[in-house]
This record gives sequence, C-alpha cells and structure tokens, in this order.
Amino acid sequence: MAQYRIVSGSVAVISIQNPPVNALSAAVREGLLLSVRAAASDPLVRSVVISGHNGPFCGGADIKEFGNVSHLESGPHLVEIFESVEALAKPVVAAIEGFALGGGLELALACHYRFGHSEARVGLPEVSLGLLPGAGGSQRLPRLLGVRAALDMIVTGRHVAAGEALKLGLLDRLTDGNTVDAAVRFAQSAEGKPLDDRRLGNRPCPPLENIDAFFEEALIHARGRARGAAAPLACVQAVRGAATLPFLKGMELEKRLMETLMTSGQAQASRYCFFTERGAARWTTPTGARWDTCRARPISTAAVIGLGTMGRGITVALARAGLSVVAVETQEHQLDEAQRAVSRMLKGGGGVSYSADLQAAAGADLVVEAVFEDMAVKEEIFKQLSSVCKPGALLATNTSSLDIDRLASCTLRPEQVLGLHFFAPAHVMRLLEVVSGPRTSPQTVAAAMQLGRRMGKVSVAVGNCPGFVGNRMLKPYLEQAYFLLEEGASPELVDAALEEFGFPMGVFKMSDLSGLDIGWRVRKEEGLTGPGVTADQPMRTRRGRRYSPLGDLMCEEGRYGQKTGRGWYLYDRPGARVARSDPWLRSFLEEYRERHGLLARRIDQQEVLERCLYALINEGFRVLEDGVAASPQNIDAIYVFGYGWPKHRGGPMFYAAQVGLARVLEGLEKYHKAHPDSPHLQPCSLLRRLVASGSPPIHKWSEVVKGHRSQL
Ligand SMILES: CC/C=C/CC(=O)SCCNC(=O)CCNC(=O)[C@H](O)C(C)(C)COP(=O)(O)OP(=O)(O)OC[C@H]1O[C@@H](n2cnc3c(N)ncnc32)[C@H](O)[C@@H]1OP(=O)(O)O
Repeated sequence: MAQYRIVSGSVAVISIQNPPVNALSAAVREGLLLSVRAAASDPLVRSVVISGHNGPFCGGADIKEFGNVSHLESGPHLVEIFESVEALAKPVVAAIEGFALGGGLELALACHYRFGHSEARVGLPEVSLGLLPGAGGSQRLPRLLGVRAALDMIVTGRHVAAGEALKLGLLDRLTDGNTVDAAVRFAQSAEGKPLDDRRLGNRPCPPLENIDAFFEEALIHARGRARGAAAPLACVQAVRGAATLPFLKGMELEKRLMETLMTSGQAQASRYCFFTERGAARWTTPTGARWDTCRARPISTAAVIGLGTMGRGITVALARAGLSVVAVETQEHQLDEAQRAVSRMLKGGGGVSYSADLQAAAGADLVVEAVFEDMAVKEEIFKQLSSVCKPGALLATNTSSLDIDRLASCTLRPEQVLGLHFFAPAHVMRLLEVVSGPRTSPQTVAAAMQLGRRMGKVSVAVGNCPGFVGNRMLKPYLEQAYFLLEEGASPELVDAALEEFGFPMGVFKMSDLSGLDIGWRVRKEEGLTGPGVTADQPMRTRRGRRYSPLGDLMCEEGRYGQKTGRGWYLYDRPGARVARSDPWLRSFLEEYRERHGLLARRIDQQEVLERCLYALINEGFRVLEDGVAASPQNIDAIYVFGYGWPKHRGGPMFYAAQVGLARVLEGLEKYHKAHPDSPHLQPCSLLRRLVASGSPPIHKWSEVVKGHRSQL
C-alpha cells in the first residue's frame, strides 16, 4: 500500500500507507517498488517525495512478518527497493514526520535528500530486536555521518531527535510547517541537478585514524554492555565492513550477519519482548474484568504519602506525567530533605506542593501510600485516608508484598483500593505492577493502567497474593541462592553465573544494592525470624521446610549491603557501589557450615543457573495456575522490565519454553529428589500438565491453564 500522486506538475509524491506506524509490510514493499518504477518511467515526473500517510514516516520493517518466512519473503526485498530509490535519475526527497525508524530510516538514507519535521525522531533500533540494520543502514549511515556517530546510533539503537539529527548531518533541513509541502518545494528546486554525490552507496566512508584499534575497542565496549546478546557485536562488525570494504562487499557482509541473527533464538526472544510489552496494555484480572470493557476515569491530581526513597521517586514520576501532586510527609525534617531532593530530580518545582498533614490529600483523585513496610502503620493510614479523601478518590499502596485486601477492608471504599507496585528508582524503572484484590473495581484497574501508560511505564495488571508476581517468583530464586551458599558456593560464583546469563547484577550484588534489611523486615512480619521464633526451633527449618537463616545472621551483624558498606560484599564506604570480595564472609560461611555440619561441595555454574532459574520459573507456573498473572507474556514483561531479565532471553516463561518444558521438568525433578525439604523445587502440576500435553508453544499455554485454574 503506497499512494502515488503527482503534484505541482512534476513531483511524484509516494505516500506509505499502513497504519498505525506505516510499517513496511509485503504489500507496502510491493506498492513502493511499483511507485518508484512509475516515477522513473514517467517523463512528466522530474522529482520524487516519499512520505508517510497521516503522520509518521515509517516504523520500519513489519515486525509481525519476522516469525513467518513466507510473509518475509513475499514481495520485493527492502534492499532491492532501496537500491532502485538510490539509483533513480531524479532527485528523491524523504519527508520525515513523526518517526523514521529501522527500515524507515534505511529508506530515507537511500533517498538523495532528507527533510524532517522539527519534532520528528529517527533511529536504527534493530539492535533491540536482536538484529542489525539489514537493508543497507549499516553501510549507508557510516558513509553519511562517519563511523563514530553511526556506530553509536546503530549499537545503542537510540532514537535521535530532529535537532540532533540535523547537527549530525543525518537530516538536511528541518521545518516547523507542513513537511511534505516543504519537501515538494525543495524537490522542485533540485530537479536537474547532479545526484552522484547524493548517493550514499557511491560515497566512501569518511576516513578514520587507527581503524583497527578503534574497532577493537568498540568490540570490547559492546561486549561489556551486551550481556551475552549477539546483535550489538554483529552491529560493530557490520560498521567495520562499511569503514573498510567497498559498498557492495559491505552489503554482502551485512546480509550474512543479518541472516545469522534473524534465525537466532535471541532475535525471536527480543521480538517476543516487543510484543509482550505492548500486549500488557490489553489486561484482564482474575475477577474477569477486561481492558476493552471498562472506561477509566482520568486522574489529574495525586497525593503521595511518605517521602522516603520510593515516595520521592513516585512523586517525580507522577509530576513528570503532568499530574499536580501534593507530597505528604509527617516528619518535618524528612519533608525538607525530600522537598530538596524532589526539586533536584525535577529540576525545579514541577507542579508539586508539600505538606506535613494527611488532610492535604483530601482533594486528590489518587493517593499513593509509600510509607515503610509495616502493616499496622499502613492500616492506620488507610483508615484515615478513607475518611479524609473525597468520594471517588482511588487509594493505592506501594507495598511490595503486603496484603491489599487487608488494607481495602480498613476503608469504606474497598472497590477503590489497589496496589501500585513501583520499582526503585520509581521515576526510572519501567515496570509498574497494578495489583487488584477481589473487591477492586474494573474502573479502578483501568484508571491505574491508563495512568501507568501516561508515566511511560510498562504496566502489568496482577492479582493479590504475597509478593504479587515479581517478588513472589523472586523468593524461591533467592532461597536457592542462599542454599547454594550453605552447600559450598560463594556469592562471587553465584553472581558470576547469573551475570553471564545476562542479568545486570547477580542476586547477591542486587541484594546488597536494595538492602538486606528489607527482606529481613518482611521475614520478621511473616514470623520466620525475630522475637516470635522460639529458641527450641531448629535454625534451618521453618514450618517443616528447609530455611536458610544466612540473610538474618548478616543483618544481625549490621551488614545491610551498600548502605552500611558491608553486605555479601565489602564496599569502600557506606553508599559506595564497587563490590569487593570480603574475606570475613568466607570465614563466616565456613564457620556457619561447620556449626551446622554442612560439607562444602564443588558447585558449578550450570547448577547455579538451573537451581535458581528453574525454581523461579516453577513459581511462575504456580502464579499462572493461581490466576495471579493473566498470561506467561505478562510474567515475562514483569521480569524483563522490572527485574533485569535479559531481553535477548525473552523472560523466564519464554526461556522455559526455549530450553524445553520437558528439560525444565526433568531438572526440577532431579533437584527436588536431592533436596526434598525444598518444596519450591517440586515441579508444579501445571508444568507437568503442559509437558503431558506435548509442550505446546507459549501462546497456547492458556488453553491448558484454563482447564486447570484454581480459585484465588
Ligand atoms: C529485513 C528486515 C529488516 C529489518 C529492519 C527493521 O526495520 S526492524 C524494525 C525496526 N523498527 C522498530 O524497531 C520500531 C518499532 N516500533 C516502535 O518503536 C514504536 O512502535 C513506535 C514506532 C515508536 C511507535 O510507538 P507508539 O508508542 O506510538 O505505538 P506502539 O509502540 O504502541 O505501536 C502501535 C502498534 O503498532 C505496532 N508496531 C509498531 N511498530 C511496528 C513494526 N515495525 N511492525 C509491526 N507492528 C508495529 C505495535 O505492535 C502496536 O500494535 P498493537 O497491536 O497496538 O499492540
């Protein structure tokens, strides 16, 4: 689908028409090539403008076609079309409004001139789909911008705003007015002028000194950031081809690299993440409410109660989304400090007012409680909010694990109570768990999901249970990591295995960063440790299950992690970030093992991965079974956007499918047999059923779940 018309007597305007993002589907490719040929052969046409219909220029290749080779191969290939565009003997101008991304920018690079709207953005984000710009982009961009700037854009995949693109030389001109009209006028002025120099395929790459050393370093840098992803490294190789090979040879290299990436599991996983991120907006809840059947009341004012780290981040996130926010902190000294911190983060006032009085929340459409994790304190606040707040106001808690229903029952409006589980730092992290209890109304969920979108979050609707989805699944993962320490592993070994898998941080470094005392407080609330545990109870057993008191013992030593300068690792000073091995910890673990008669054994990275990840995945199946998450895709979105699960591995449930459900089941059976006192390793019945049903693909799991779901 490409519209073709002649304007001003001599300009062919080809308009890509494929809403919502004008992706280059097979039909678009067909239409584009026919239009380019028509413009080439029509003697009346002296110049060409390519634009996007109704706004955006082009969002790139049609990602939905990638999983289907017959779709991808039907219609002309992008490389062939772009060659025809570049070879055209008449000037071709790209008129870029909205965005030109991926194949969209590659098309613009094949044009002889690029006109942009001042609010447009351009980029080659293929790397985040596990690919490289495979339709000439890796070869043409370095010829236009030089290697450094092109490499940066291609390896990071970042979107570049029009102003920067103009400075880089990527856009030739900007306009604030009608981009197509301006491009048409410009095209006419270029008619009959020589084009050879405008064809990027004809140009050499601008020279670069010490080319070998430059790419050596670029590769090391990319490897360090890629966390096991292949695409960034292939991008470096392709750009090196542009810098060192003639254009056609570079194109051959790009093609070879692209073919390898395109068929890889990593590209499949990254593509899956692209769709799970967007799919989360089509939410459902365990009570049967759905995104398409309820209307959300807009929220324009909010109050945040409690201005610790989380409360401050939430205030910033809400203010940045355009809400007018009242930030409440009853402790005066905290209030002053918080006000300064929030202003710094917002670079000014940003629609936030401050108060030490809960009454200030009276007029808000939404209240987010973000005080520390103490049920009694939260209950008291919810009681007060119930009477202070205006009718219709939504009351949310930012608890990461406490019971939403208990808080709802402290109020006279349980249908307006929900959890908004932000992740630290709340103004940066993409994930928001929107937690509903059995009495939360569909309109409340809809309003929260809409607000999440406004804040730029990936919002996932989940049901209420201890830890919701993310933290519930994290518990068995952490537990296995502790058990591995008891059995002979070191924090360094466990973290190295997880970081090699692709997590930005291993479990022990993560725990040092977030603070060991948080889990300690939760375990005290749960009665697993603290004064409620009697001296006659065995230290390593709770409620008939294996329990590791290691985390509690660390806290009793005052080792809370980075904030105290000591945790699973040692830091130069409280608050420092660089983790060093701590000889004290080695002795502590040795003494602990000796005291409990535990024999240290050799543990390899495979065991670390299988024990930690399979336990987490197993809990994911339980979450599905219980209906706490609506789909495996939602679980994966939570893990990728909130817990650092590497995108190129798709998320835990996708990873389980990729490894093979039968293999995961076998692994769990093996480890459960070796550790029968660890119920998290006992394969859950949904996993067994899926394997018994022939391990259907992930998008078909819901059929097996449906026949299986227990009531919450
Ligand atoms: C030979 C192979 C060559 C490959 C080169 C390539 O071109 S690879 C593709 C490179 N392009 C991209 O990576 C762009 C991906 N899209 C985006 O980043 C964003 O969608 C956007 C274009 C910036 C628009 O963002 P916005 O927030 O406005 O909308 P959504 O993200 O919600 O998208 C709206 C719906 O459109 C679907 N969609 C978006 N891009 C594509 C695409 N390239 N192909 C197919 N479909 C696409 C998206 O899934 C949304 O659909 P829903 O059904 O509404 O969920």
